[in-house]
Amino acid sequence: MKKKISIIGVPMDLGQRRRGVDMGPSAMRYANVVERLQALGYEVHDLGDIEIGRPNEFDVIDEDNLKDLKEVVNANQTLAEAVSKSVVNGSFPLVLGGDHSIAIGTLAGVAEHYKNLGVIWYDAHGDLNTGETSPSGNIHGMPLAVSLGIGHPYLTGLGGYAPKIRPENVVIIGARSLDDGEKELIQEKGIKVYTMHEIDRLGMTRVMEEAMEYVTKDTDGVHLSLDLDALDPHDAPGVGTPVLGGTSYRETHLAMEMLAEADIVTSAEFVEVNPILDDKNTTATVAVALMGSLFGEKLL
Ligand SMILES: NC(=[NH2+])NCCC[C@H](N)C(=O)O
Ligand SMILES: [Mn+2]
Ligand SMILES: [Mn+2]
Repeated sequence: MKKKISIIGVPMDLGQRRRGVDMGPSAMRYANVVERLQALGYEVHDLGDIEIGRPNEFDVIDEDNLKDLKEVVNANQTLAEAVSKSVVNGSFPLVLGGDHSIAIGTLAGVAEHYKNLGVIWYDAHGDLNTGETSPSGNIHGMPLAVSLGIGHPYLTGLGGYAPKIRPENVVIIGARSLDDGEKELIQEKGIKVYTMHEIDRLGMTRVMEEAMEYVTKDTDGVHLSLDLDALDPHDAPGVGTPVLGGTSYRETHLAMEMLAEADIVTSAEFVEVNPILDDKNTTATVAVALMGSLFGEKLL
């Protein structure tokens, strides 16, 4: 991994309905993300937060079952530019969310420079909905579909090109809540998924070995999109859409350590940290500890 890291905060909460996730980036800063990574020898640049426009109450907000579409598109456009710039500067983009709709902008910025990007989507959910299939209209349930070029053209066309990634380069890890339309898309595109069943059966070591081999085959970089709700809510309670039966703190650390050892990750985002729903900033603290492991922290 590179020695320079650019931290980009995205206080986005319009991709879902539970307020508070906009405070995720400050919660992770409060949990000493900058200091933790500096201690590992990195040159860390905290670029501050992306500005999020607030929706106008007179706007139609529910057009095509896409809540706050305009604001989500605009913020992601700004984010894509910031991410792209940090790649150009030779810096590792580390994006702090914010709800998962920000993956649209992160991937738009990263994929400009990686023509065949591998993606590890570590999440309880598939985030493979579109306006047509979404039960909620919440864009945070759509970013993986959007990045594959599926969805509203305002979203898929962000950055002026689509798709950003190919289905054969994506692996989902930790899934345990998928909507019908998402299941169909997984079948249709042949997307590789390690559900909690496979994690229980094979163990995290084998899952990560297989997943890492999968996303590095013919790819030129690997993006890690880590939704804190992949973890069991007992270990990471501060998330907007918790689902019981998730990966443990220890399994997730192991996954991060294996990624660090393999040295394959070229960009990352940690999303859905919601301090309002949290228990004494536990979830932000867990997120920062996981970043420590991802960037090479070891006990001995
Ligand atoms: N990034 C997330 N936490 N996504 C949760 C999505 C939940 C549900 N599948 C939806 O589309 O609304
Ligand atoms: Mn999720
Ligand atoms: Mn997600």
